[in-house]
Amino acid sequence: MSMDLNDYTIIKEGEAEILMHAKNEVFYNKTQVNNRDMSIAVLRTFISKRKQEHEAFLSKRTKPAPKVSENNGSVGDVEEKPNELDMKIEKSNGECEGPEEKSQEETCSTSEEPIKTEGKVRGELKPPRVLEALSASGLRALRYAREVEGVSQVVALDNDKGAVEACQRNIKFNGSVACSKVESHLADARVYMLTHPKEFDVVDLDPYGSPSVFLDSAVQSVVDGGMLMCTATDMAVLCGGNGEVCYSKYGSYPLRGKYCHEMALRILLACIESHANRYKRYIVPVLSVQMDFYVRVFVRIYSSASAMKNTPLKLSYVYQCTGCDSFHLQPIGRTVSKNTSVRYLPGFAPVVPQGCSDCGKKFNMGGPIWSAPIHDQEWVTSIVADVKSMKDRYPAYDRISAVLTTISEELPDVPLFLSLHNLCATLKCTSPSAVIFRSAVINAGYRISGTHVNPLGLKSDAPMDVIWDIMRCWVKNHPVKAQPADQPGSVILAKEPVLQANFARAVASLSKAQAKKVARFLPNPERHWGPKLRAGRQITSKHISLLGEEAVNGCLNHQESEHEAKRQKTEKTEDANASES
Ligand SMILES: C[S@@+](CC[C@H](N)C(=O)[O-])C[C@H]1O[C@@H](n2cnc3c(N)ncnc32)[C@H](O)[C@@H]1O
Ligand SMILES: [Zn+2]
Repeated sequence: MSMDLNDYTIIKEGEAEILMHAKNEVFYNKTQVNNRDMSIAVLRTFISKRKQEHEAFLSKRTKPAPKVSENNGSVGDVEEKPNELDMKIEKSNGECEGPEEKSQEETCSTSEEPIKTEGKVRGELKPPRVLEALSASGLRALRYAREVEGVSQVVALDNDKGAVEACQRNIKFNGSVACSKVESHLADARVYMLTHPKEFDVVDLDPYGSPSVFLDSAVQSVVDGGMLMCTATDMAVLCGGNGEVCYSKYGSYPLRGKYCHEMALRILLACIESHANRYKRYIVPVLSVQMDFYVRVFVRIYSSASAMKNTPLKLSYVYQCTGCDSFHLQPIGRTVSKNTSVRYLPGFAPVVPQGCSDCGKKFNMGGPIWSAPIHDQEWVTSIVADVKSMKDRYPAYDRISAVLTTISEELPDVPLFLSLHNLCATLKCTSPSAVIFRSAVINAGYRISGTHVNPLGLKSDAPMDVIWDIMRCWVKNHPVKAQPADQPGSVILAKEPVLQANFARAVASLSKAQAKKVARFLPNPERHWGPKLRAGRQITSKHISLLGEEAVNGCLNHQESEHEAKRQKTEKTEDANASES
């Protein structure tokens, strides 16, 4: 293959370098450095956790097996930690036997090679294999191979010939480690994943827009206890711009609340769980991030027909009041325990009356969303520690450490959040400072935290009537102008508070970020920091849902002004030609 290096520029990110053709035919988005850095951090932690789990498994196997307790996994419950008991023995045909069929003592990970010693299975942990299913230039695959210790192989796929050629060129350009670990194939990722079931310890999906068409095959390609990393950039769809499109792609209705970005994460998780369930599998989220213009989730996948029964306990519909900011979760399922047996039943409904008990207006219903925890805080702590211990190996260190630290401070068992600004907008009152509001919530006996998706968002386990009582007490000291009686704010304020709010500053009222004076939300490093189109396509008004109105208008204006400049130039030339002739 002959190539003129002058046609290329070299792009370096982390330890990988890629050759970018002057015509830029293959997709590359610099802004996704945050996404790639975050994924490298999670991959490093995955490898070390997997090793610890394996060691614990080997040492426990010599002891008597503990009893497995059923966890109903309902909202507010701490997520069941799958351990070695969840891992299955691989049958000769590659299928997993469920816990009903195998004794707990015999279980082990499918990514291990089962070796029989003295009638017992001994597992040897194989180094992890990664599938980058939608790889474009291969930058991400190359970074995994070159930067993450312990990765044995990265398979990079793309269905675009130009992308695969670029990827193969880039593998060579990155030297011997890359050549020995990374392989690139021209393939439809869906077909490849379906024909490689339970083969990869990590599957990474980073599509244009929605990952929905890849999920069914991706959940089947991950080994038991392995990880699926998945990006979705179709935020307009996931955030309620086109509710019906979201329903058709993800099986959930989005709502347009301030919490819509967190809801997007929870819709994606619910969708992955639903695909996993089709194959007697279930997910355990370890980290769920909304950054820049996309959401990205990191979930482990396990097989267990019995654990799968808990899925309805981890999903809820959301009732969002159309008049005020109140929202309520409606769990899909519940359990009833009697002695040692557990019965699985549909959730009690409805959790709300026909009209909002705060303002009297109707509810919109969204979901179902994943309402169990979206992060594993123990994982988050390990990831943060790992990132901080090798700052200079993360080009996007400032950004990812800020996001991860904010995530580590989120209340893990409180889905969605309130916006103090919205509460005040409903009542048309001045806003208490976040510290004062947090204090009132804490003094009333509830918990409150920030959220990484919105600097003004507040997560709290206080019920909506307590929140409104706090605001009623605030308004008593900060009166508002009279409003028409039928306004939601007027209806709320017409009621006397049951709770007398105490606004005295509570010790824990400062967010940890404020207390440590650390920036948690960093501005974008440059203009047009956003998603990119498919390689080789021109931006038009059709791309608003992918890129956002501002970026598209900016680009169209730019295209128009370029077009206008060209037109003027042509006219001038024509005029000049005319006057010359
Ligand atoms: C957003 S880009 C991937 C970017 C890359 N992961 C990175 O970090 O730079 C999406 C890629 O998926 C490829 N693609 C789209 N549909 C595919 C399919 N069905 N099978 C394989 N590749 C596909 C496209 O050609 C494109 O190169
Ligand atoms: Zn209401």
